[in-house]
Amino acid sequence: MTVPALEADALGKRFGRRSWALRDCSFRLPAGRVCAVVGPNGAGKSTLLALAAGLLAPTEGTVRVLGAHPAAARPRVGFVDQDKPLYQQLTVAETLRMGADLNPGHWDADTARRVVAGGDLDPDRRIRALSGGQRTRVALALALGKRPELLLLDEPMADLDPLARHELMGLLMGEAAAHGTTVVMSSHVVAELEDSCDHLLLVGGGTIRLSGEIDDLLAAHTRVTAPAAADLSPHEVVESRTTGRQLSAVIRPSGPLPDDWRTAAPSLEDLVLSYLRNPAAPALTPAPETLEAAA
Ligand SMILES: Nc1ncnc2c1ncn2[C@@H]1O[C@H](COP(=O)(O)OP(=O)(O)OP(=O)(O)O)[C@@H](O)[C@H]1O
Repeated sequence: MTVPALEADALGKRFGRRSWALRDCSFRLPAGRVCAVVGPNGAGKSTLLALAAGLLAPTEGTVRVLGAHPAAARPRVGFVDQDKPLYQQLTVAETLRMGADLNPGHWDADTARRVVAGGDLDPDRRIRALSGGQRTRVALALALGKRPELLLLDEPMADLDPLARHELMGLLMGEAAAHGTTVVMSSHVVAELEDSCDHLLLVGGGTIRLSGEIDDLLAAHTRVTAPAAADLSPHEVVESRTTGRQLSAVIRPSGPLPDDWRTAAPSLEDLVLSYLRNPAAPALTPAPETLEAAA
């Protein structure tokens, strides 16, 4: 069994005395995956990424990164924070030179230059004079230039225009595939993640509500249309709505479904939205014994 890129065990983070941002999070992300982290505002996504990056310490439980403590793994990890902190007084070229100085022996100048060049950025422009989207480009160039084994990206595409999102997502996925990089990326634009991600963590109410390979999660759920009086009780119900004489639901079937029910496979966006609309829907995460067996 190869070492997972990221593993959390009963991980929790509390800010102040009572406010738990995350609690009892357990999951395992195999190396080489591209993982989407989704969830509503305030769900705990940024907290989870900051714990993995070693910028926050857990209040309880553990998080291991590339088999090591997050602080020890930091040289092998690239992190793009939601705020994209950069040195405002440096120019774009000076920032990339700093990247090269900080990562001797494993700085990929060509990739960093390509990320920046895609935005037609003047290398002599100071960071403080860049737009939000241009700063994102420089932050991504620094993170990718480091050639990390694990790339943690907190809403990396949020302030990019649609063309730039498309271009940078393509470049990111190409780099990840070429080097076997594990990518963990939070986003609110689920439709955009469908083609690029193969693993999902859905965070809600400070805990993990869905975790696993996207294909497995989709296969475990069915959208059904049935007569309004249909009995859903044998199944796990994520959401159900009745309009007139018809019922539409997303369920996790626990056995064969009646012949008069129409069924369809949900899309990733459909699945995520159904969980977001229904915070009380039962979670689907690997059982602790499954995680232990895989260790
Ligand atoms: N430094 C902090 N001090 C106190 N509370 C915090 C701090 N950082 C985060 N929180 C709280 O922890 C919870 C989770 O916040 P977090 O930023 O991780 O959510 P998020 O899922 O990334 O949200 P968004 O989608 O809005 O970016 C929120 O209730 C937030 O108010």
